[in-house]
Amino acid sequence: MSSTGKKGSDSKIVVLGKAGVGKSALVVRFLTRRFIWEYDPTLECTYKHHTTIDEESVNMEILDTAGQEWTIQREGHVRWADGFVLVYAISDRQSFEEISNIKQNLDDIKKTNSMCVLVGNKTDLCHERKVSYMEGQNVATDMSCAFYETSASEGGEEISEFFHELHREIKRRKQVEAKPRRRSSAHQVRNVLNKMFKSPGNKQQMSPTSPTGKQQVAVPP
Ligand SMILES: Nc1nc2c(ncn2[C@@H]2O[C@H](COP(=O)(O)OP(=O)(O)OP(=O)(O)O)[C@@H](O)[C@H]2O)c(=O)[nH]1
Repeated sequence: MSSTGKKGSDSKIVVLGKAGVGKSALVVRFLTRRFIWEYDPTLECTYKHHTTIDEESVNMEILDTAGQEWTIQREGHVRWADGFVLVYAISDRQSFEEISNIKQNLDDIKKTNSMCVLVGNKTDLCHERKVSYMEGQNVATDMSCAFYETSASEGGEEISEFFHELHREIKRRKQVEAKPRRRSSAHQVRNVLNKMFKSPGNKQQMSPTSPTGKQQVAVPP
């Protein structure tokens, strides 16, 4: 455990989006606060990052994918992940249009509404903008996820914010899933009826009988 705070939950994050939208640039900016103009486009890399979020010591694993091809290996990555950063470039309309397909693939593989943040990168190229802020916001609303615009090259605070926010969402969902599930209503009804029939005072009143004298209350299995 780190001296910076109590141990929090860990998270595994995959960064997805069309080739060239700036996935590697965003990850490297988040991890090192630096911007490097060129990365090996075929390189797929997992980074282990230790940080503090909300005064908790946290381990993040971040997988920076290369391009967007769906392979068996990619499906494995999706199953491995707790949450996803979906990236498009505001200067590349096609990269934005591909986001819904990516999200659909994730939900199909995860068999649930997968935890995501949507990120429109390259806001420094505003003179080449092909996707408005509102369009990004609307798609994020449809996907029930948070939305950010940013520039990996300029490096605003929002880059840390969306990684941290995704971590918080992952943590919230893990907490909900860890809670014991409520018993079914049939189970609850059976318990109530059992208690009533075991109580000597209630037995005569609450236990309907058939003409043959046999108890007829159907207690759910
Ligand atoms: N102007 C500008 N260029 C950016 C920004 N982010 C990334 N780039 C450039 O976009 C190109 C692609 O960046 P990458 O980070 O390699 O993109 P990627 O999505 O990881 O690409 P693949 O690995 O091929 O999937 C590089 O030339 C980057 O320098 C940004 O915020 N603004």
